Amino acid sequence: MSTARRIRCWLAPYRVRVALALGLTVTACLLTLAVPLLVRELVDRVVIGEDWRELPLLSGALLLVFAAQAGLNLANALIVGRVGLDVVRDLRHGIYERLQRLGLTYYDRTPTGAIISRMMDDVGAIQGFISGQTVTVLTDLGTTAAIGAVLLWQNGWLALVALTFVPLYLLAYRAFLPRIRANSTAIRSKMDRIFGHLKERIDGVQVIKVHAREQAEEEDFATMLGDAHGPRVREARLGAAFANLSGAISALGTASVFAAGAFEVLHGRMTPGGVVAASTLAGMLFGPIGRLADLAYVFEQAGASVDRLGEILDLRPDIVEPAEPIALGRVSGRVEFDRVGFGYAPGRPVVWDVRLRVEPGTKVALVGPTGCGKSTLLNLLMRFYDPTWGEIRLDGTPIRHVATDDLRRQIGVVLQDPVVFRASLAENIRYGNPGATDAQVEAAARAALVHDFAMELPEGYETLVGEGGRPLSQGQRQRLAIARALCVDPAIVVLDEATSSLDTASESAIQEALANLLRGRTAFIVAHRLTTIVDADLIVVMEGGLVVQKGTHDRLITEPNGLYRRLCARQFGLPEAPAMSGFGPAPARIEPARAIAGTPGVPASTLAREAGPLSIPLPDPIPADVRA
Ligand SMILES: Nc1ncnc2c1ncn2[C@@H]1O[C@H](COP(=O)(O)OP(=O)(O)OP(=O)(O)O)[C@@H](O)[C@H]1O
Repeated sequence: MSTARRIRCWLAPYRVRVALALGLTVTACLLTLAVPLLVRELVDRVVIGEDWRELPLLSGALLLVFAAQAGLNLANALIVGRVGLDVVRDLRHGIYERLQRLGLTYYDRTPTGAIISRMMDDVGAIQGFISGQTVTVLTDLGTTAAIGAVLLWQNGWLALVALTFVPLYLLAYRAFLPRIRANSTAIRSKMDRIFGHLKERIDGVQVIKVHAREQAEEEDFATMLGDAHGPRVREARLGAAFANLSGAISALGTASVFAAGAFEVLHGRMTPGGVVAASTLAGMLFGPIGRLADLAYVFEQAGASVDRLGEILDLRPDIVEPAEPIALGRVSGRVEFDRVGFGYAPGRPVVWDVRLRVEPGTKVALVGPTGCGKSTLLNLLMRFYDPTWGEIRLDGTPIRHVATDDLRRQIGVVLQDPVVFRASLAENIRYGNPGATDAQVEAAARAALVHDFAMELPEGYETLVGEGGRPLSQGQRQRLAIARALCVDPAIVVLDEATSSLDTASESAIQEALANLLRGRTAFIVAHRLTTIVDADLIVVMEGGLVVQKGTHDRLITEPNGLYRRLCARQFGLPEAPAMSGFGPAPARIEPARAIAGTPGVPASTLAREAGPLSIPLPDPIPADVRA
């Protein structure tokens, strides 16, 4: 879509106000036309004809015209300024709405800085253009035509002299505008980098301080600013050169009309007043044309922003909502992966032919080396992406046929890095279920072991948490995320490394909260620490995007050639014996895993003594929930 067409679409809801502003400006323009006529009368009758009686009337009329123009311009500025603000609000809203609807694929490939810079910087540029210029463009075009007509009516020869300068403007446009647009686009993409860098560095401020990199960061940022400064300076130069060139053309045009008029007076074909009027008209003609030149400059600058915003607004979500969605109601939680394959990039699958049937209430653990596709499988279940082939069904219904809102309402998610929004604790808990009553929030909080620490906060559940609010520990944040999931009361729970960044003390509380969340629900658990999943009903072992083993811990641990057994051995701190890596039986090496699995209450120190150094800290004594 062209830039002008896009701006027309954005202005469409405000067409009445834009028309009113246009009307006011046209009236102001018509009044402007009266000025040279009044000046002509003043010169010819009062100055040359020395008829001073006409002076009060003519100068009063001039004053009235100027006052009316000022009033009209003020009203116009108020209307157009408001329209500009309204369009900006609509745009930001439209972009945010689009961002909410877009799938993860968009976020995978778009740097955060590019999104923030569009939302703030580009929208701001458009506001400047719409508030200051849009109506002016249209009225200036009208004014130019009207003044040209009056000039032609007054004196065809002088009109011709004036109009010969118009092609010069066109040449200047052609020379400058593409460079202005290219420069503006370059500035915007540099701003993307600056915004992205800023966000990343603010998020990572702790890492910067830990490594004492403040000075280096300052220098990096200065380099980036310098990088964006060059195009900005070039832009200012281009703008100044363009404005001055068009100003020079205007001055030359007005002077030429005046010279041609003087020539006419000398030959007795015009009165001096007529020349003054014609020169004033010529000046008024070149005024709007010159402004149009300036506008073209601003238009090209804003045009780069319009195009960049258009890129987002034109995007369609890659997850297509079904035309006639099947309503799920409350599901029991039976999940089937039927020959599912998927790749983030075409032709590069990361999960292959996954077949899995999970009965309601089953706890399924996904384990395997890093990058084997565990999280991807969960992303597919939540329909963040659609499988390239195969089908996922929930209670027998293919999830492609279910509205994504409906599907995701069935799933509670707890991730490794819990997100806490800047809001009260209660609002954070009811985020996924805004209609939850206070009693439901408290019940979820109690089950997630949030209630006790909520009671210690100054305003209990109403305490502001998140950015700028009450800081929460990692364990508290994690329990808050569990409470949020509980408040939705989902049929299915997804835990992706939910306990991996916690110390053992926090972990036991989290494990208790998680046990409450998992009770009676189908659960998919990704965990690198195998101690946390040994009691799963089904352990799915993946490697290279394939499911290579399935079964309970007890069964898998006895499979001599199994990857699971090797993972256990490696994780519990044992050197891998040749027999292990060669898939041979190595029961002695598995001993610690067996001990963990089968000996609840054994102090970790004893285990460590027997098994050698453990790579993972174990709770001491070992809690019951690591029993097989
Ligand atoms: N958004 C993405 N875009 C492109 N490739 C991705 C994306 N997410 C993951 N991948 C790639 O897909 C493969 C599987 O990743 P996935 O996160 O599913 O593995 P994982 O088993 O969960 O790993 P980990 O245990 O380290 O979290 C990896 O090669 C990874 O680099």
